[in-house]
Parts: sequence; structure tokens; C-alpha cells
Amino acid sequence: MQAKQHIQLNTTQSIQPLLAKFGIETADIMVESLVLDSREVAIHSAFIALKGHVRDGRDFIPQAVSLGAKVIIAECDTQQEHGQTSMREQSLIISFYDLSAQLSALAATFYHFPASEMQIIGVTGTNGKTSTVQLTSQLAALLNKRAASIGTLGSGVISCTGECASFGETINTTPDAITMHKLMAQFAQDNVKQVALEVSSHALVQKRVAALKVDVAVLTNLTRDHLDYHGTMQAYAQAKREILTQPELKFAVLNGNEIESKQWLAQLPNTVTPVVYGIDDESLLLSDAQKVCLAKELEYSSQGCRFTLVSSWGECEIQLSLLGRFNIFNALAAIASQLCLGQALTDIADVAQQLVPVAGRMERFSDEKSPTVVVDYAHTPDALKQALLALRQHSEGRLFVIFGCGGDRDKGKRSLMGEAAETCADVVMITNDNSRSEDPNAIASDILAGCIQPEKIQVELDRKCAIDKAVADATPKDIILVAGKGHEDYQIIGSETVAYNEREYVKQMFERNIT
Ligand SMILES: CC(=O)N[C@H]1[C@@H](OP(=O)(O)OP(=O)(O)OC[C@H]2O[C@@H](n3ccc(=O)[nH]c3=O)[C@H](O)[C@@H]2O)O[C@H](CO)[C@@H](O)[C@@H]1O[C@H](C)C(=O)N[C@@H](C)C(=O)N[C@H](CCC(=O)O)C(=O)O
Repeated sequence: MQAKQHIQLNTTQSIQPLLAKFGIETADIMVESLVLDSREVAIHSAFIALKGHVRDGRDFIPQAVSLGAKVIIAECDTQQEHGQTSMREQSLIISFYDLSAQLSALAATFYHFPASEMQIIGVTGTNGKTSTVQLTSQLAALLNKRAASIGTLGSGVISCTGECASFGETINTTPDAITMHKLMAQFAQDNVKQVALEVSSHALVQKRVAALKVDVAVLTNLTRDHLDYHGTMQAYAQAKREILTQPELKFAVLNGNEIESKQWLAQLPNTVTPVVYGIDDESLLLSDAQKVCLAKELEYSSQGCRFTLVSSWGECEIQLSLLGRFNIFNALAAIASQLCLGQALTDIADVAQQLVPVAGRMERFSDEKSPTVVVDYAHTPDALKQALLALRQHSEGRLFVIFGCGGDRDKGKRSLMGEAAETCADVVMITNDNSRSEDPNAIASDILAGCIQPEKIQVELDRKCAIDKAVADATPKDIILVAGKGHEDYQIIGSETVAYNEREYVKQMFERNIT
């Protein structure tokens, strides 16, 4: 991520016309901002007091008053109270019914509907949201469209190489309704033409994006998650489907290999065009009525993959430098979204090979005369197994894995990771991964306990030495997965946090051409 950009917005305005749109008559008072947290109140802000999940924002009205808020817009419990006003010291308190649900519309109005001139793609699903959003924005940038993204990695303008010129970190994957429209206003002022954003199920339930104009809704997949919040899988699935009610939605880009897409098709408003994407060798939910974006004749190599894209916009060859079947799905969703928004298929085919993954997630480093090295964040037994299974498809030679397990953390996973590595890779090297207060040799022994033939497993506790050794032993046809660190730039040994950037180390190794 690059340095943060500061775009000042001139938002000073009277609350009179703003609240008139919601049926409330008030005095003509100028405010500069809408503020959700009483601790951030300044004299020219309007404090928005909402009933929350944990606390009641109305309990903080006295604090907002003491900080000099000119206006306080407070959620009320009955329709009858809507629009009632009272004064507390210098603060005008205005009751607003159903404020939580209406906040997105209030913020959109306050910021003058900044999303209206931009193309907006909302990506939801259990896994793959971050990568799909990144690939979508990167693809737009490669097609010379100024693009931005909002999600787990923060928010900002995305370059052709996936770098993000940050507009700031966000607390949530999907920001609150006010932050969302403020970001949109900053993007619009910065001449951004397209925004891809992650839309979480929490955000949909809490109506954080209720009034946001979304042109394309993407579903990646649906598996069990967040049941603490939603209660049941049905409620979780239905929360995701709420994105279909976004105002002005035009396209729903659906994973054809995902059974949940069927429910989306059943609930699709007739103004929304379904587009099914997927890999053609699995069952797809296709009918003549839908637009499609399908990968056929898929071939994997250590450099990525190639396939014939058969789509309702035409047919062409696509080369991707991305690894893993899941990344093909993510890229297909990004391509389908761009096709929906009018990009030419031939232009997409010309630039698709330049797409790069999110930093430290199946990130590939290679040259012609060296083995391919892949840096990935996988640090659980299942993630390690999935990463190795994905890479096996790309490997023309042997598959190496270098990994470790954290100290002072779940000891149960150590033997399971040993088992996964031994089962799925040809050459296994155990190394150090945040040993903390534990002896790294003892952690390695715990990992080895899960292996059937521990004598065949190498232990090299210095991560850089382990990578050097694997690169020296491997041939250009081999793939080396270095798992656990991903984008992190430190290693915790004892009580010390030592600088260690695995991506940089591997990148420089290739730049030095020492292999
Ligand atoms: C449970 C939940 O989702 N909470 C979200 C909700 O907060 P809330 O309304 O419950 O806040 P609260 O603490 O009860 O406070 C109520 C009100 O009092 C205000 N307040 C509070 C304290 C104070 O001193 N002064 C004050 O004014 C608060 O600003 C708030 O407006 O609304 C806030 C604004 O939109 C969110 O930031 C907050 O997300 C919390 C931090 C959170 O952890 N959410 C998670 C569960 C979440 O949403 N995760 C998804 C990602 C899921 C995924 O895909 O992995 C996400 O989109 O991030």
C-alpha cells in the first residue's frame, strides 16, 4: 500500500434541505460532517445517535452536547416521534425514525450521491471477496479506467500492478454508511470511474450499503461462517442475497459451480440480468436465458494457466499468471463484471496475463532457469493442504513445501500440518514461524510427530536458509511453496519481533539472479 492521499471535501451545508428529503422540518443550521461516534464530535458536526448491537448511541448524546455538536440526529422508536425536535444547551436534537436503515440514504444525500456517476461492483460471498475485488479493480486499471477498491485491505485507488494509493484504513470490511459515501465522494473528486467493494453479510443486515447504487453484484461462494452473528445458515445465505435489492442493480454475476447461485436466480428481480461464470468441466446452472462467461479447455502450468473463454460477448484465449483453481474463479468474476460494464473482450484478453494476486497470497516468483517459488499465507492444516493441492495442478516436476508452526499457539495443529505436508508434497522442509517463547526444535518435533516417514523430512529453522536450500535442490520444473508468512513482514522469536519480509527476500533472490 502506498502513502495515504488526503482529499479535502467541502461538505458544509444546511441540514434544512437535507432533512426535508426525509419529511423533517428544521431550522437552517449549517453542518460540515455527519459523525457516528460521539468521541469524534466537533462543533460543526451532526452527531448521529443510533441504537447499536452492544451500546445505545443515544446514551452518548450528553457527550456530543458537551463537545458542542450543533445538531444531533437521534434514532427514535416510533413513527410518531419522527421529526420532533428539542434543544439541549446549544444542540438541536432531532428524532429520526428507522435511522439505522435510512442512514445510507441520509449519507448519500449529504454527499450528493457521489456514486451516481461511477460504476460500482459489489462482491459478496464467504471466500474470495478480497481477491475478486482486487482483480476487478486491477483489471479496470489495466484497461485504463481509474479504479478504486474498498475492503479488508483498506480503500484506495488501485494501479495496474495492484498497488493501492490508500485513502485510509477502514474498521470494517464494508465501511459504515457515512464512511462509505464519504469515500465515494473522495473517489469521485479524484476522478475515479469504477469502484469494486467487498460487501459483507453484516453490512447487508445492518443496511450499510442500502442506498448505494450498485451496478453489478457478484457472488463468489457460500460456506459456513459467521453463525455467531446470523444464527443459521439460512439467515446467513439470505443476508447475502439482500444485495439483490440494491437500487439500480443491473447485473448479478453468479458462480455457476456454486449451488447457492440457484437461490439467487430464483430471487432475482426481473430488471437484473444474470451472468453465470465458471469452469466448464463441472455442473453449471445454465439455461439459455443467462449470459455466460466460461473457462473451457483449461491448461495449468507453473507459469499460471490458459483457457478458452466462451462468453456471451464472444470467444478468446485467456492467459493468467495466477495460481490455483480458486483464482481462476476470482479472475472469471472480475472479467465477467468488466464485460457487463462494457469493456471489450479483446482488450481484456490483451491485459489479463498482467493480473497479479493480492500480495502474499499464492504469489509467484519465477524466471526461466529457476524453480518457481510461491509465497502464501497458509498457516492452518486445511489451508496448507488446499494450497498444495492447488499447486500440484500447476507442477510439471516436484512440489516442495517449507513451513512451520507458531509457538504459544494451538499445538494440536502441528502434527496435522506435518501430515498434510507429507501427504501432499514431494519434499518437505520444516522451518521457524513465530516460535515466540517456545524452542523451535520442539515445535519441529511436534510437526514431525504427524509424519509417517519423519526421517525423510528436513528441518532448517532459518527460513532464508531453508528457501536457499530448496532453490538449490529444485529444478526449473519444480514448485516451492513457502507457507505461513504471506504479506507479513516480521518474525517473532522469543519476545523480539524481528523484521523479516519473505516476499522481498524471494523477489530479491530472483533479481540477483543467484539461482
Ligand atoms: C456487531 C457489529 O457488526 N457492529 C458494527 C456496528 O456497531 P454497533 O452499532 O453495534 O456499535 P455499538 O458499539 O453498539 O455502539 C452503538 C453506537 O454508539 C456509538 N458510540 C459508541 C461509543 C461511544 O463512546 N460513543 C458513541 O457514539 C457508536 O459509534 C455506534 O454508532 O456498526 C458499526 C458501524 O457500521 C461497525 O463498525 C460495527 O462493527 C464491529 C466493529 C464489528 O466487529 N463488526 C464485524 C462483526 C463485522 O461487521 N464484520 C464484517 C466482515 C465479516 C467478514 O466477511 O469477515 C465487516 O464488514 O467488517
